[in-house]
Amino acid sequence: MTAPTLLRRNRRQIERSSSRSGLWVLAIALLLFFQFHVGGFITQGNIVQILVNLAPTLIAAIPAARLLITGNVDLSIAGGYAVLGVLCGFLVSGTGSPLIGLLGTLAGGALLGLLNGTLVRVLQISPIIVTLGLGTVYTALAYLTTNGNPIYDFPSSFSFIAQTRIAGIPVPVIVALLAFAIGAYLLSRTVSGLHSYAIGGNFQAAKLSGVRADRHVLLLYVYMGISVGLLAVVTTASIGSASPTNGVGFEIDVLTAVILGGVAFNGGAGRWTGVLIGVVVLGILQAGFVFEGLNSYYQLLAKGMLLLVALGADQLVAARRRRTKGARSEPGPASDAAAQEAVEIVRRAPDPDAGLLEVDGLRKSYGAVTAVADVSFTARRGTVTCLLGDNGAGKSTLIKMLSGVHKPDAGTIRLDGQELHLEQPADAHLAGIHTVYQDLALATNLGAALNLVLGAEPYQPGRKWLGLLDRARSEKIARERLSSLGIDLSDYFRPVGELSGGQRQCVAIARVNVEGASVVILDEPTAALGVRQTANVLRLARTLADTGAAVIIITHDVDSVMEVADHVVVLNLGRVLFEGDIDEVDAGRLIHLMAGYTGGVSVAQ
Ligand SMILES: Nc1ncnc2c1ncn2[C@@H]1O[C@H](COP(=O)(O)OP(=O)(O)OP(=O)(O)O)[C@@H](O)[C@H]1O
Repeated sequence: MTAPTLLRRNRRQIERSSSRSGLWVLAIALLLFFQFHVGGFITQGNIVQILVNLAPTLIAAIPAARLLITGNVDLSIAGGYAVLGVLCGFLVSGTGSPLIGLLGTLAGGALLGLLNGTLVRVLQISPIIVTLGLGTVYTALAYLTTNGNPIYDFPSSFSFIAQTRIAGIPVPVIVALLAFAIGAYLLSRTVSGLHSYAIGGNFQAAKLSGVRADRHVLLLYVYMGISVGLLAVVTTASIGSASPTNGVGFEIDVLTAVILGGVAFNGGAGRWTGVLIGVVVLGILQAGFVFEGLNSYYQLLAKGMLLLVALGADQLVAARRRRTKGARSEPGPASDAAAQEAVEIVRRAPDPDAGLLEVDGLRKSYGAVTAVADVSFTARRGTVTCLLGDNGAGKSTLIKMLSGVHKPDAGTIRLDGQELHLEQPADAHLAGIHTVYQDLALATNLGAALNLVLGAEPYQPGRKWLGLLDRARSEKIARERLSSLGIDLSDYFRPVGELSGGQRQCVAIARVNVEGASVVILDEPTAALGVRQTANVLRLARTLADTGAAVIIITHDVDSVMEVADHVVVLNLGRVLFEGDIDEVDAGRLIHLMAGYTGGVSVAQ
């Protein structure tokens, strides 16, 4: 790694850690404040008590953070806490077995999680509404099954476990720290953690990359449910009773800690270290209020205000990120792709023996609207074919048929002489047809390295069973793939949302694995790009064609067509108005053709 790269990366790491170090400073300041204001706050006994009080929040924090990172939320955790606590109470007092209580409650938690996740994904409405409704149902169930009375009569072994200490640390704290550590490991080191970030960054891009996004979110709700089951058992054993009032307002504690720790409410960002310090700050505040002898209503008020402050800070960070993204749409640093000198595009003479994509008589209607009436054209391997047309000409519908998103009503698609039956996008992928959609291509919160391996991530050698992502190999793969296309980025882990538009488009195109790509379709790749960025993207399209793919570019931009195209197809009202080689037209004629005006040009039949 070069010195400037190292410096840049270090700088960003420092920037990231400094925002967390602010919270650590706040935690120490709070400790000192309560120590000097009331006295006796920093004692071993009090610290252990703070940890015991924090145990439920610690257990719930990472699963809650992961849901937020994917752009979801679970507001049913207080209701789940109540009903699962009651379930645990019934099981332990009914059977006399703490083990049955534990296993039964965890299973109950998994079921609640499954219900939450299924309704969120199936109903496709806001997870806030779904989980708020379900949480109310769970709370009601806890009251209905107990008539509002606590359950007490547990065997002594149950409470004994909770009161046992190992090396001076109570068992509930050890359980909570273990649960947190496992969650942090899964989030930060594994492929599964990467998928959470990718889903939060761009759900569609993650899905198109092969991440099973719906299943992932469903499993995260189950993980959340099991964690709530675990904390319900821990609390019931610690308190020695199960009551439907347990956990009132608990979701506010968890969300406050997690958002305070820097997890973005809108998804895509957050780290376990931030979550940990968020939980610690909340724990110190709660204990401090008790020490100060403040009325519990003030505690409630303070917690609510803290949540508002955390949310406000989150929105400020999000707004800053948006502004930075806007500002960085300008050309990037000198060593990056968009700033590389635009190289003149050299067209090679088409190879008459190269394979062909042949589209013949394609037709597609949406109800009464015929989007593609009758389209036939050819795109030769090793060449760039530009597909032009005014708004509503049928370009998107045509590429959706070529990508397996829509099934044609009539017509055939042949590749190298073989007819293709594309029922779904996976069929097009298998046939070697890759489409780069303008807005759906990248998870902007991840770096180029992780975007390029998404869906086919390398695992650390011999550690696949642990799910460990091999970041170094991801970077190597990305570096090789991008450099084979003539792109050199200074930092492969810099979120692509921070790259310039041209760089982003280059990374999106590089997601297409050149080996095995027979047809590459680029949907408006130069829309909203500057002159030099456009030149680089076009150069990339030419490089792809030189590897032997048939490149099809959908565009409105006549200048780009004149610069890069070997072959041109103009669509108008769902029909081919013109098909021919680039030397048969000039820019003026293309503009006329796009407007549907054929004056003097040979028109395809
Ligand atoms: N899902 C749909 N349901 C109904 N009509 C549709 C649908 N998708 C497209 N159409 C109609 O089909 C026609 C062709 O649309 P299409 O999006 O394919 O054109 P386009 O050339 O890609 O346009 P643009 O450049 O504006 O994206 C339009 O009249 C459009 O309104």
